[in-house]
Amino acid sequence: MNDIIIASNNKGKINDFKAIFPKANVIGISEIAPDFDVEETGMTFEENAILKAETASKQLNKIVIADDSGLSVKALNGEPGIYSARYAGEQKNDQDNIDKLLSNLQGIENREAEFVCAIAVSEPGKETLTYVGKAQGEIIDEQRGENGFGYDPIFFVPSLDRTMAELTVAEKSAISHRGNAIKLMNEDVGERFQ
Ligand SMILES: O=c1[nH]c(=O)c2ncn([C@@H]3O[C@H](COP(=O)(O)OP(=O)(O)OP(=O)(O)O)[C@@H](O)[C@H]3O)c2[nH]1
Ligand SMILES: [Mg+2]
Repeated sequence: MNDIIIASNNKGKINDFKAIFPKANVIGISEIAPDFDVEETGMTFEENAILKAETASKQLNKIVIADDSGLSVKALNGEPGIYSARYAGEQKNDQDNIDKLLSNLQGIENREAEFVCAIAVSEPGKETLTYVGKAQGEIIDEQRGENGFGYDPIFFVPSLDRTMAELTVAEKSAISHRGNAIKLMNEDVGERFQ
């Protein structure tokens, strides 16, 4: 089985990638480089994905995929955006982030939101490539479902009449920002991972 190294310390993302690449051996970077940590100083999802992918690829001298992603809420001018993981503060968790978002949306009718995922592929001696995928939805006040991570329990997908957290990981990957970004990557350079 081919190995695919993902430069992410987020177990929820690694779980998504396992469903996206069911025939590959998906390896989260913490398994091979436990100290891997990159400061996300970029101003866009793409810049941060490139930072993570290039740092990991240089360190390991291997081809690596990184993912920088987040939730963009229309009525909040795109917040939390690139700050999604640390919306409620550096030491906060998914529940704190959900609580802060719902509090900021109190009394606001427009609940349109999108998840955005930038994938960067870095390979020694080659130019780094990026792909962006999106998924549209609505933020609901009630948390529904046990699957997924992050904001999934409050991200309602109208076409499926369920939240992201009510989807199986395979169902989520078929329609998610992460799944859509990887579809673009596969169309372009999928053979590099065969
Ligand atoms: O409900 C969600 N379903 C998703 O599918 C999803 N994808 C991203 N997010 C949110 O955006 C942050 C990413 O920030 P991020 O790209 O910096 O990743 P991270 O810091 O968690 O791990 P790493 O990959 O940087 O190591 C995450 O923590 C989440 O809050 C998601 N929430
Ligand atoms: Mg991060």
